Amino acid sequence: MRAPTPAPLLEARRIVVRFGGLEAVGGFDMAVARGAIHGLIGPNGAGKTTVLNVLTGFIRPTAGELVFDGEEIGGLGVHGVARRGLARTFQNIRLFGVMTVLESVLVGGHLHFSASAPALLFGTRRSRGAERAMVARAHELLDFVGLGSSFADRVATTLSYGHQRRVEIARALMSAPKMLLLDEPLAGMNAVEKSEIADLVRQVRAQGIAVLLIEHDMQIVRSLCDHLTVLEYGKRLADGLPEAVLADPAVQAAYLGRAR
Ligand SMILES: Nc1ncnc2c1ncn2[C@@H]1O[C@H](COP(=O)(O)OP(=O)(O)OP(=O)(O)O)[C@@H](O)[C@H]1O
Repeated sequence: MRAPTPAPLLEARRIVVRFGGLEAVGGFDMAVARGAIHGLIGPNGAGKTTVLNVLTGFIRPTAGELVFDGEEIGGLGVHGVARRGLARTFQNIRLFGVMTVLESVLVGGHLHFSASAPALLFGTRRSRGAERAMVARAHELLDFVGLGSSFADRVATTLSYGHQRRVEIARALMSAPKMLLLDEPLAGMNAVEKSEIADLVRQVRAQGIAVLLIEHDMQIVRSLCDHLTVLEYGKRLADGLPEAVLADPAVQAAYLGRAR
């Protein structure tokens, strides 16, 4: 007897997003397995970022269902979704100008902080302990993303682009997510930086965290992803193992011919 297939960590069903008269996503389905690196690819303007914005509560879909870890998350909004364990980075790095690297990472832990805000306000011994634990965790994550604590007191925006990307990833991990969504994390990087970030994504998976990755570099996608979903004009064009999907003539016609 075959073992039952485990339920996916994330399921998007028949997602529709309309911006005025434009249907950016038109009945999109996707399932992401636990602990997998899942690539979401497709030509420019296909709707990838819009899907990611829907999954993370930034955009409310016009229609469709979202189930994460067995729970319906559509309509929860950004904070509700983040609390359930979905964390993201953005296509354009978003770090605040005045914050140090350590402070930037700590921002990602605000979900835990806000849960005990009154205690923090009154500065109880327990809350100070919690704060120290958060700082210790932020240092651990800086090590994990390959920055090390020597970067902790530097202003985040003065770091190189590749290092800022690592800070963003550490910040996202600070919320202890079950799934990390990365919108073109390798954009603007040289080949060495790309392979370093790809290794970091593998290490994230090794921690049992699923990754949804939007990426245009097909070499990286092929070597990194366990599963691919292809979007074209807001619809799912293909879905499956990377080798099969990338060999699909429909995918090659739609995407590879136009890849950046
Ligand atoms: N807020 C918005 N208002 C109106 N139209 C939008 C909005 N956001 C995205 N779109 C449109 O929706 C479509 C899908 O865009 P989206 O950015 O999701 O594509 P993408 O696949 O991520 O593209 P890229 O690879 O270039 O980042 C495009 O036609 C885009 O112009």
